Amino acid sequence: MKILSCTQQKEADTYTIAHESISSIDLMEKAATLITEAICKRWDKSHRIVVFAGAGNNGGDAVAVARMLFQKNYDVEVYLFNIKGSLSEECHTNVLRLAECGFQKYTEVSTQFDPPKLTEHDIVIDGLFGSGLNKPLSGGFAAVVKYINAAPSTVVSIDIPSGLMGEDNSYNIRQNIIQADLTLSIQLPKLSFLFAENEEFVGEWELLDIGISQTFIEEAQTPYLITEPQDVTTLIKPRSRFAHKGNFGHALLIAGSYGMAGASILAAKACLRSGAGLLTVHAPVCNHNLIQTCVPEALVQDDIHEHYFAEPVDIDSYQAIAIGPGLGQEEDTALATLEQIKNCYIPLILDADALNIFGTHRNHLNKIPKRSILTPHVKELERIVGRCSNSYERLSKAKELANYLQCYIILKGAWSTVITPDGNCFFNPTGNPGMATGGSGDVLTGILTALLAQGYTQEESCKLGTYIHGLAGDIASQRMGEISMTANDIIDALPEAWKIITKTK
Ligand SMILES: NC(=O)C1=CN([C@@H]2O[C@H](COP(=O)(O)OP(=O)(O)OC[C@H]3O[C@@H](n4cnc5c(N)ncnc54)[C@H](O)[C@@H]3O)[C@@H](O)[C@H]2O)[C@@H](O)CC1
Ligand SMILES: Nc1ncnc2c1ncn2[C@@H]1O[C@H](COP(=O)(O)OP(=O)(O)O)[C@@H](O)[C@H]1O
Ligand SMILES: [K+]
Repeated sequence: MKILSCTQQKEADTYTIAHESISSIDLMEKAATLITEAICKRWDKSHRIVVFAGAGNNGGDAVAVARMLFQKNYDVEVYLFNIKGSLSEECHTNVLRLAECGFQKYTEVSTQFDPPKLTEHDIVIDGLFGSGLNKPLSGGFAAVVKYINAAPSTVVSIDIPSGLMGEDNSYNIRQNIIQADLTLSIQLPKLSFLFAENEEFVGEWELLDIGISQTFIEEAQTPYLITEPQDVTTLIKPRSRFAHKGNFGHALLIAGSYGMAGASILAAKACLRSGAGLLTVHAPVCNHNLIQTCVPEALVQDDIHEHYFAEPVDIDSYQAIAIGPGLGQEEDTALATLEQIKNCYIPLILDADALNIFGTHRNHLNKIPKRSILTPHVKELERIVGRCSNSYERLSKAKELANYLQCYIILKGAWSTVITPDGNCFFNPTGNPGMATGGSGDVLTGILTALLAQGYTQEESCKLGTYIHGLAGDIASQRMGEISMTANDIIDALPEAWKIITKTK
């Protein structure tokens, strides 16, 4: 699913009106009908509905919703802020339509606003500003936002919480943005909905399909996409009846150190549960017996060192290599890792401590082979690119890094983002906060290694790997609950996740 900028959304409205024989006012009527339905589904007539509308089309939506709820016998009040004494054409039409149906509780605010007392039982509809917002809110509007945010009512924002920008909020004023409980977004999500620091504004969000032109959406250029099930199910390669393990690659995992055998075991198990033909784990001597016992399917190759990775290995027999989970931060390990990746000619994944090395050895970044996959969480990324003050800045810096290195970056977290060397960003919709537990990332690395070994391209592996990882996480959370689930539970759910994804193909 594409994520369009607010400018593109405006163009999409215009295109739809021009090409789909629907007028602007009817498009608004469609939006209002769906918003009204979503509200009625959640709240009955015992709730007073207090509508705050702006002078643009977001306000037009809100006034139309007020009419529809009034006609369904809801108790509705409308405050329309018409500071400049001019309304958009559609907003004006809806004000007239509201009056025509005998609606009385309408207040148009031009200078003085006497705010009504809002209660816990009230539903506030926020239709002050939508995609037309062009600067942070200030003055009277900021005061209205603060008053709504301070009220105990439930807040429903139309299209986007008023005051929030669709993409970059670096220069916004957080106190002047509506904190919605529910955002009913028109047609497509906004990029800013996917950023952690905006959760307090957006709340839960739902998309309403008002019939914006599919032709426009298909042709629109955007670097931001949300991965959908069919994007990954279509990637799955069927297994030939005559397949043998040689067809599915030999993966090499360099992982673990004294006290961190678990990382290598989790990654190894996930790799084997994701279809690799053969797996060798290269580990320090101290972990040998443990890995052999916990993952009997894997071959174990000992490092020269008792406690940590110290000597690079020959990669001739492998189709993919992952390095990093639980490696530790010994200087010898850093040197061995740099030596290992230099001139690495097979698909490579760098995770965890293999990434931390570049926080302290930044001048070696250019040793990372092109087309490698880097899987940093927020902190690991910031160790390389420097501290970021918000998610938009972090995403931008990650895009710059992916471009500079010509690598794939999976920026992990909720909505893990696959960033390609040419700057496309695929947001992964699966997964849940139960996955915020030690070892979850090692599981992802194992899955990605298996996919690369089986011959999936880097982009395919990243998209499919993050999706299946999150899906297994979702199954694990159903089975065990978000609080109790562990990384091992994600691995235990992988077979079910793979079955689901191959069945829906
Ligand atoms: N036919 C259409 O075009 C449709 C539009 N829709 C709605 O229309 C919205 C977009 O409407 P508009 O483009 O009219 O934009 P908005 O309603 O978001 O507001 C734009 C108005 O606010 C002013 N403004 C912007 N930032 C401001 C600030 N910081 N302080 C004070 N004033 C500010 C602008 O000058 C402009 O007059 C969407 O979010 C959606 O809710 C939907 O009804 C779908 C159909
Ligand atoms: N709230 C969340 N929603 C979805 N996925 C999450 C969430 N929190 C964590 N995850 C996923 O769990 C994994 C955690 O990885 P990481 O932080 O590297 O863990 P570790 O280093 O302990 O293995 C990532 O793939 C991340 O996307
Ligand atoms: K709004």
